[in-house]
Amino acid sequence: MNDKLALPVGTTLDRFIMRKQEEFSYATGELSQLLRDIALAAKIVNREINRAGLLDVTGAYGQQNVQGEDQQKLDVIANIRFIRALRNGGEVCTIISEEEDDIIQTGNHKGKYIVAIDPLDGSSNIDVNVSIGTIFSIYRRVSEQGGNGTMEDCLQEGTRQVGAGYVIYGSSTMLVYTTGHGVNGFTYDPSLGEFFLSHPNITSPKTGSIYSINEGSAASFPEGLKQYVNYCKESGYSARYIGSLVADFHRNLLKGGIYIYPATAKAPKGKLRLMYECNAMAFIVEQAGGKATNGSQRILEIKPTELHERCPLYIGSTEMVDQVEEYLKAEVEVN
Ligand SMILES: O=P(O)(O)OC[C@H]1O[C@](O)(COP(=O)(O)O)[C@@H](O)[C@@H]1O
Repeated sequence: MNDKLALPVGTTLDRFIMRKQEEFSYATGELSQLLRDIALAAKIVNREINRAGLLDVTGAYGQQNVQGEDQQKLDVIANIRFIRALRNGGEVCTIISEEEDDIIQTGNHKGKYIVAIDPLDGSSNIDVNVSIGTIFSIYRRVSEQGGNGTMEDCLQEGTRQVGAGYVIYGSSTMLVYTTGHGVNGFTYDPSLGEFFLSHPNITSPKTGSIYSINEGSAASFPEGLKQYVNYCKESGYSARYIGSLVADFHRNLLKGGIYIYPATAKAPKGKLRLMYECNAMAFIVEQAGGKATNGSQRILEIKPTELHERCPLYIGSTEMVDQVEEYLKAEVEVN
């Protein structure tokens, strides 16, 4: 899925967005502006994260989100920053956020786009200086412009995404995104306040030797998955699990590997949310030549019914996802 115009490493994000837009005669610039708005909010959130220990913005916020999870102060700050940037940008009519029970109407009735966002992914790692991230999906509204976005606008299948990406706040801060024409990564230079193209046309190795799964829940893994994890161990694969989806996904995307968050006794439908975690990563991995399923069905073809619905996630190098699916299928056939 290579693009027409290969821009050199070091190209600013702004110039990259502009040049890519020129490739599409029908482009109106709104999606480009939306991507810039997300990049701006990411710079602000990056600054807050880097200074978190100095600003007393670590620790719990004292409230729970709709998932019943204790919100961290930085969860709330990131949520406010991204919603503000998307509202002020004017391109987005409605937002779905992990930190908000209901959909957020921005008042931008002319806005063509819906954004589903996990403002801060990897909450358990926020206070311990381990890589965390932001995940976003972009959809075009299906309802007429001129009013608020509807639930029908929000509950679209992942195949209808027009853009998706993540920001990883790690040893360096990167923005990785796709608009359906390949995947590109940009590294943030805080001294210049700019994102620069550092990883053009990211492609996921067809296979790898890294598996990422929280084996703490192994007792309640599906039998087929237990056997696959044993196969990984017998094959001398490396177990790598940071506990931040963005960070585990990013490593495996570049090096080859598989990330799995299955259905478990603690999370019978899996833990990760379809609308603002799984769909975005599935779009990116497929654009990079990888694969994403819930163990049997393509993530992007799952028809959402709820804003915060969860689903199991098997994502990464195609041959590894194919293989674990074989193990899961074999288990079903035996039973
Ligand atoms: O601690 P567990 O159960 O392994 O879950 C870790 C997973 O949950 C998440 O933290 C879920 O995301 P949030 O932090 O946004 O709620 C993923 O980033 C991560 O991969």
